[in-house]
Amino acid sequence: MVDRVFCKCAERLVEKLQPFAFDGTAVNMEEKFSQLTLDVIGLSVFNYNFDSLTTDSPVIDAVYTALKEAELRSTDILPYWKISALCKIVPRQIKAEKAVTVIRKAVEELIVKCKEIVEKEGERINEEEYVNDADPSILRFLLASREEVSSLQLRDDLLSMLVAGHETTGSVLTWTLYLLSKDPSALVKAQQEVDRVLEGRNPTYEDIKDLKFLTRCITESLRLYPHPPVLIRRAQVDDVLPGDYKVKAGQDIMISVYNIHHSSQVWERAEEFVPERFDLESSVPNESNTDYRFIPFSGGPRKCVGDQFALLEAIVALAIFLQRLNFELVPDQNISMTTGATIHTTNGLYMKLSQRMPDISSSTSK
Ligand code: HEM
Repeated sequence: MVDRVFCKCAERLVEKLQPFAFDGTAVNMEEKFSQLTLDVIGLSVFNYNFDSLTTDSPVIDAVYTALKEAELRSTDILPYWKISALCKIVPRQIKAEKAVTVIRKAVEELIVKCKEIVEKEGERINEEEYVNDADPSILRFLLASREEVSSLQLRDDLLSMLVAGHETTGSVLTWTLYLLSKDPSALVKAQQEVDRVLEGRNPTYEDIKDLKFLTRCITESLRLYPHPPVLIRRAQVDDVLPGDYKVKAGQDIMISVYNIHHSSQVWERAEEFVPERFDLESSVPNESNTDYRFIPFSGGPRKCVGDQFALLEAIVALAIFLQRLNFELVPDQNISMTTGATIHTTNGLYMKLSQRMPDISSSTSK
């Protein structure tokens, strides 16, 4: 997955950015990272090449329309879209329904195609390590593992991964780049680490554990900009929560991850970007080893299922980006936040890019 999907898509991104690096045109990196993560999730979940960095297609348009709708619904005060009659007349809902139909059809076709191939080849998973070089997707894995699951269930599970795994990782990349652009010493440290560990080549799975500082930059970015910023739960029964908070069945509970991550009672220098706050020699921070002070992927039984995938994807993408490109924030931009399912910028994140040659002279001290 690292080589065939993460590296391949990140290389394609850098390639697409080359003309901007030559002529100095400002690039909206939020948009580019969104396209990158759509390509990654398409290939890794269904082996579908959106190629959104290069092309426009009805399926890509439909995906963006549906993702936007999911985000709007997560913040709509009145869930009027639950009334099906209204969905037939409100233009936004008509557009969203059409988009969902296009996506469902595309995914159903992919499932049928993949099922046929798996059956034709009589593929069975009988080893612990499943690797299919031609098609490393989760869909292929699930079909070859022969767990009985209906096509509809499969389709909806795969679409959940698309929704949950696309904009989140795109936003992490966006904010990490922003934070690094504002902190030249952290940027130099990250670039030096990338040069030393990778010696000018692409990252492998084994390299990831050595990209310790870069990983801490990403976790620190997840602390300052958690996606989603708020978790919501609905009590099924009357209950008493820790701290003696009584809740009634049916009551909604909002957990502000953003506030926990920004609280001065929880973190020293809470508002500052300090990647080293997470010890480089200890395990990568998660909810258990920080006593639930750091919960970007939530925790417990409904914790994100894609946390390791997302971290790997983000580390690989940033490593390749930092290795090959220099960047600086276009001055006088007002970078403000808009929150929905993720935290994104209000007006984009415009960067000026230039070519960078990795400095491999220091790699002998590895
Ligand atoms: C840095 C990127 C990501 C972040 C910050 C993130 C964060 C989260 C959070 C906080 C939740 C829990 C939501 C809740 O309980 O209300 C969640 C759930 C989920 N995530 Fe992620 N996620 C990321 C990437 C991914 C990726 C790449 C995938 C798939 C490949 C994914 C798949 C899922 C799924 C399927 C759930 C629902 C789990 C369940 O309800 O049991 N996520 N994610």
